[in-house]
Amino acid sequence: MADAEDLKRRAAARALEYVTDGMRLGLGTGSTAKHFVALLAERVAGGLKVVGVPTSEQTKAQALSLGVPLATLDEQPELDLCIDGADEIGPGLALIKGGGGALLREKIVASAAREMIVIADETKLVGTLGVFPLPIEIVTFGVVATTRRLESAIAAAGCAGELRLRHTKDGKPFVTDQGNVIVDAHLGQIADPRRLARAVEEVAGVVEHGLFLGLARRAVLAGADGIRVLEDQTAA
Ligand SMILES: O=C[C@H](O)[C@H](O)[C@H](O)COP(=O)(O)O
Repeated sequence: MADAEDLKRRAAARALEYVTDGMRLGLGTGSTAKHFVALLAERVAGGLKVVGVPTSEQTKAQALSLGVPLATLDEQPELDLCIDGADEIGPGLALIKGGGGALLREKIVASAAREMIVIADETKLVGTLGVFPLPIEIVTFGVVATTRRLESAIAAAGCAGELRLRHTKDGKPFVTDQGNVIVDAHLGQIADPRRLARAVEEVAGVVEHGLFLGLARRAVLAGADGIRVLEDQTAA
């Protein structure tokens, strides 16, 4: 039976079929996106001409080490395709992202792309979002006050749960590539993702959250029985 890494690699390989010569690509972050970048590098070595815009310092380092040509988003502000992983994929291809802390740059890059394809093993597909804690990126000024305001806003949006500041393994607050911190909202379920997104966005100090709504057009999911491609034509 295929292990999880093998399934992630298969989803990444299938998504590579959507990449054509000359494309400007958003390169996602995380263990699944890492497989995609590695497979893309093989194609680049074979002559494929693309330019990638990485969504994190981690992906940038990997792509550079493998010889994938890169640009900044300022150099390439319009992208053809963004390929990235997700922590949960819900109805309408609504996503929770940011388990690896890269949600802010990921959302900016995905928004700059004409199309986003999410790649994952099929365990990421859920009926209702929210078992995976929702990452919320906030500025370092006033973390306690912002977290309290977030608790109230989240409750008013019909969700309940505990908010925890994310820490690294050595006990320090996790700092994002943009110098912010992340609060993980352990909600269990998110009945109305749009309502929650609006409520979170209204809290001062919030930079971005990990709900990606209306962004992904396709999900390439790998499971023991093969690959499934889900499509949502309503995505931007
Ligand atoms: O910040 C991290 C990203 O949103 C990842 O795309 C997400 O956490 C999925 O990562 P993985 O492919 O490792 O499960």
